Amino acid sequence: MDLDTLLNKNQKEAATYLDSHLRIIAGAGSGKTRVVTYRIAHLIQDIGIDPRSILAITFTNKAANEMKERVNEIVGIHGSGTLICTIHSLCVRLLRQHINVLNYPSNFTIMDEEDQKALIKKLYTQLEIDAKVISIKSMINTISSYKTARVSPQRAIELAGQFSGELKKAKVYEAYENYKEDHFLLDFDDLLLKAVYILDNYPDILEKWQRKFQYIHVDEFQDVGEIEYHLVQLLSKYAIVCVVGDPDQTIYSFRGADVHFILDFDKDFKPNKTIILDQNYRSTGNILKVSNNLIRKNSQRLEKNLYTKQTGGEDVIHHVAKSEEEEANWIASKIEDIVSNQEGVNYRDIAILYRANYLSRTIEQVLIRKGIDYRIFGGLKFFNRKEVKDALSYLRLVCNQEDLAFERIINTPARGIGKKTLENIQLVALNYQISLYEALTLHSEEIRLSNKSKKEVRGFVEAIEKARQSKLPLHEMFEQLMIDVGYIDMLKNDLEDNRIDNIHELQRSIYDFQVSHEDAPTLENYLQDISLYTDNDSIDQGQYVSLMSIHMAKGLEFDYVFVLGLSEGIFPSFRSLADDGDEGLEEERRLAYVAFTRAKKQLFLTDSEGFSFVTDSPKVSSRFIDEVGNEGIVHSGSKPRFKTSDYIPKQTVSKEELIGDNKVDDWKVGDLVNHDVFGKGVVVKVNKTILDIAFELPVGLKSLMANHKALKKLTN
Ligand SMILES: Nc1ncnc2c1ncn2[C@@H]1O[C@H](COP(=O)(O)OP(=O)(O)OP(=O)(O)O)[C@@H](O)[C@H]1O
Ligand SMILES: [Mg+2]
Repeated sequence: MDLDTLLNKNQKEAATYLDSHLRIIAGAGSGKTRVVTYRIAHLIQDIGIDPRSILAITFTNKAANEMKERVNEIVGIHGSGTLICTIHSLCVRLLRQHINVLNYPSNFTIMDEEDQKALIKKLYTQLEIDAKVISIKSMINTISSYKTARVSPQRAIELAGQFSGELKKAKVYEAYENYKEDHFLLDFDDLLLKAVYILDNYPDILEKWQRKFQYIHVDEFQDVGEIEYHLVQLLSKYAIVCVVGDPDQTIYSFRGADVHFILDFDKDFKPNKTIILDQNYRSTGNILKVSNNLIRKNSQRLEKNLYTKQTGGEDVIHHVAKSEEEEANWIASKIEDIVSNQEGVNYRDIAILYRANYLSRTIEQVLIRKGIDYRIFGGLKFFNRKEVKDALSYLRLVCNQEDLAFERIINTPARGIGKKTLENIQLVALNYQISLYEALTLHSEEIRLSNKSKKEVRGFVEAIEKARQSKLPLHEMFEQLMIDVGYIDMLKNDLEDNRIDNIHELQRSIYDFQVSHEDAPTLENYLQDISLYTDNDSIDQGQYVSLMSIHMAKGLEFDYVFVLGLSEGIFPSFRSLADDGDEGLEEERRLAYVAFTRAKKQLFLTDSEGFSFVTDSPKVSSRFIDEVGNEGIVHSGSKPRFKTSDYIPKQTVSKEELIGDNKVDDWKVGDLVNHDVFGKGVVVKVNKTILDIAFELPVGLKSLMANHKALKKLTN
């Protein structure tokens, strides 16, 4: 292996420097991951280190597999003992060997989030807690924060004192931990915590694991949290540690990642050396110029500038379309152009990235229409998402008496209609040769239901009938229906999952349909139109465009990258803008930097005019577009519009029906409010057009647009 031809001078130094701990700080695409890969190969091939004593920790399984393959390519079979994995898989490995010291069997079961939800539901029934009062999702988060802060259930109960809400949560936490222990279950947090606990408390085991590793590497070190950091410290007694990262790419602060661990690495790991890489090998000069200009706007950062020898290259293109539909159309035709005009390029070299998952809907529809195969990484295709399927089933039921739709939603949200009752309804339907819905409405006396269930079913039928007779525009009928059948209430329990965003996005799709089918915007036509997308199971030809959220794209690279939805309030997200201080905004800017620097040959940034259902205001281009300046970028389509600093969302737009009559300057701290989704609350802060409102638990504190129609003031 001739490192001189494979790496530049600094990279080679980083790959071969073995005299002390090492920190590599470098910008995107400068070869950090490549250096770690060659460093491992060098250790095995040139130095003769036992591969089994080399550990490399990556952020995702995908990254681990890629690194493993690469090492094996270089050093062949000799590399096979190297441990290249995520931190969670490392902990699983440790626990399978040693968890017996905690009286767990080595074949313990790992719980995923669905298992956690199911367990908490079960405990709620036992402890008589209503999921509407403390949402399941917020309970999971509470438990996780207790655990990462190492607060035991007993301590949590003490801390809760007389606060009944807190006490209930602490009790669920206690029951949750007990249940897991009794059934030998571990959640994701336990994997890290129990592994660290064992190492902290069993010196023999610690010594054994410390002796295991001579060389430890951690990629994406800017995103480690406290426990991960401690684990690396514990394991490194006899090892040389090499960490690599880019502080400008910290994008997991919201989950406890802390950039100070890489910045202060030199204090804990002594002696040490820092190597800075500043040559970017991934991207063209223009992509880099735009990315550097953007990240420079962050105030809290180490100044470092990347350069590339690939000067120029294609301009970065920023395109403003007339509507989201046109934005997606523009992207799809660009993709077709690229694939047909550029020799050797195919769909796999192209990625479409977005800030939030709901944003994939429009582009997915266009890709399906054009017959361009795509895959979504780290998520489901829009029309396969549970809440979208549920909502469409409700609409199908409103449209006609479809049995499949009925079966899907009759007990979602729960109305006490279990398998037995459903069979009962099916029998009645069969008997009279009618649909399930008719059986329930026309022959309810033949169906055994509890009194509570009867009431729920009555509400359900009324909501469906109301929707059938509704004279409202379709998207409003839909909105009302989702509220009336209790679906929105049910999602309230999962606020952090952003599932409500997908419902809003579906509403948007109905709205768009009406605009483009003014002649016959009927529900029937909409459902027919949409069936093209819902039945889409394309045959896998191995050639597909990759779609994913920016968080998923960390560490990856593609020849052509599209970043869509660059509108103020979407990206940066309006939640981050409502934050005090600039921390939220700076993290969004780092996220944009991660997105832009995934591109090798050309970068396309898009946004559109029109009205945003998310911010409830006319859309303007993201400030990030403004911030990148004019070098290396050209604008196409409509002229970009930027928000001035005292911009107030205008209410006089064509879609007035979406905006309430609240005046934005009419609010003061202490105002009582009612919100259609969050319920009652009190204004605790007024920040121009944004209100911080404390809602009753479990909703808690939210930042909202003052003029949103869902918000009503209760006092003057
Ligand atoms: N010296 C080099 N010669 C040729 N190609 C290189 C060299 N250094 C890096 N590259 C290539 O540049 C691209 C970016 O490298 P790599 O993914 O290792 O960067 P990174 O710093 O880990 O980026 P990120 O911050 O996005 O994780 C890869 O395709 C890599 O193979
Ligand atoms: Mg990398």
